[in-house]
Amino acid sequence: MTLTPPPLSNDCFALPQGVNWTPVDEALALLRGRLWPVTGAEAVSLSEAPGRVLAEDAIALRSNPPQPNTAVDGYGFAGGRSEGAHVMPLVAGRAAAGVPFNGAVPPGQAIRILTGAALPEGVDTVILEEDVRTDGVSVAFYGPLKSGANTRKAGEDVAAGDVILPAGRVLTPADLALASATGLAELLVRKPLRVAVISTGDELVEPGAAAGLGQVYDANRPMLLALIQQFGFQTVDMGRIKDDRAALGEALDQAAAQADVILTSGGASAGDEDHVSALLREAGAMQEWRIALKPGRPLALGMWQGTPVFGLPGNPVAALVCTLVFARPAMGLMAGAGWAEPQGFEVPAAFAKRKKPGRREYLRARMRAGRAEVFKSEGSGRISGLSWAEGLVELPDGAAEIAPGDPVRFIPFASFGMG
Ligand SMILES: Nc1nc2c(c(=O)[nH]1)N[C@H]1C(S)=C(S)[C@@H](COP(=O)(O)OP(=O)(O)OC[C@H]3O[C@@H](n4cnc5c(N)ncnc54)[C@H](O)[C@@H]3O)O[C@H]1N2
Ligand code: MOO
Repeated sequence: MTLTPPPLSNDCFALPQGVNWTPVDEALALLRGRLWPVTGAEAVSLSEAPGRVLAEDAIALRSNPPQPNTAVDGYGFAGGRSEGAHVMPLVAGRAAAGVPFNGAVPPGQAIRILTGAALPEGVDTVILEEDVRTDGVSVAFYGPLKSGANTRKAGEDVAAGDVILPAGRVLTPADLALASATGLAELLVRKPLRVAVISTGDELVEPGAAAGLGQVYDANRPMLLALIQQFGFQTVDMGRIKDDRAALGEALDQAAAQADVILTSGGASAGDEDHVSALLREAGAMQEWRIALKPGRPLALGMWQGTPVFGLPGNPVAALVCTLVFARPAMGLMAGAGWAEPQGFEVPAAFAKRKKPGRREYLRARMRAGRAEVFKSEGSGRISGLSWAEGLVELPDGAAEIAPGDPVRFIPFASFGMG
């Protein structure tokens, strides 16, 4: 399989004409329809495979089990046995896992057999050793015992030629067991999606540096870089860029050369210092997505030299919500893993809230005593609330009046791929 994905189109992020506020679901459907995998493929050994995205269906080379074998330690013979006492002479020798018995077991005779051993010719049934008495010459036991008892059929788990794992699968440790058992030593996986992160703003300083009046420490970059790692992508840290169009343009050039996707934070809305949106607009491939969403209204989406840019809002809460809700499924698609729908759960609310119609809202939330609590403030700069939360409550686009005990949709952070 050769994987040379076509480039994304420059009008990737075009919005329908005349729409003022795009509902979240429409925005997601647009992204889903316009993006596709952009990463190439490489073969890796199983030890390098966990967390990688399978590039093509994996096919079993060998059946599991490869041949009929015994599931227990005991005595093997042919056919079932009726109710009552049975005595069978033992053939000399035994069958063990990896050390097969090479002869045939004649009808009416039995052989010592150990768990995992291939069934010798003339054996299709095994009696558990705990259920027999033996003097080393014969075995005695009581029936009934069904024909085939305590054995495993060849291919009862997986048959050679079966698709064991579909393309797009993010490989788990269990998948490695399956691949190995069915004869695969290497898997064709996608190259990791490379995601560049840029923080923008004159006010930002690096953690650990002295911060003067009006300055704030860069909170978004450490969060976004860690998040991208948890999503299984490769990070490209582009640092902080001042509110200077030339410097930002240069950083975007460098990011586009090194990454498949660029995440910026800050400067996404349309103010004087909102250079991300201004630059993308100048490049002619920018859309200000005014999404009917709180938090995270201004999302600047554009193409910079063929590389998609997610211009996230600067407020850390909005930056995280936009990343989880929009950037993550979009990046999953580009990484070859398909579009991930976060799994939510209907749970009773532990809070009261009245919301107007017209936009989707995400509240920082956590489950306690079976009910969803929400953070005391909805302020989009309240970073402590992100840390406090263990997920988000999603309130629908329409009006909602929520009383304690009413059902609400809780989406754990883990469902968004965040640990
Ligand atoms: N006139 C309007 N003003 C604003 C609107 C609006 O609709 N009309 N929307 C507000 C909303 S909502 C948000 S969110 C912000 C988003 O704007 P920007 O993306 O242009 O973000 P900035 O103005 O650059 O920053 C906003 C805020 O976030 C702080 N910030 C930025 N980056 C970081 C970082 N890496 N670490 C920590 N904090 C960061 C920044 O200092 C600002 O306080 O716009 C509202 N305004
Ligand atoms: O996008 Mo803003 O977060 O709603 O403050």
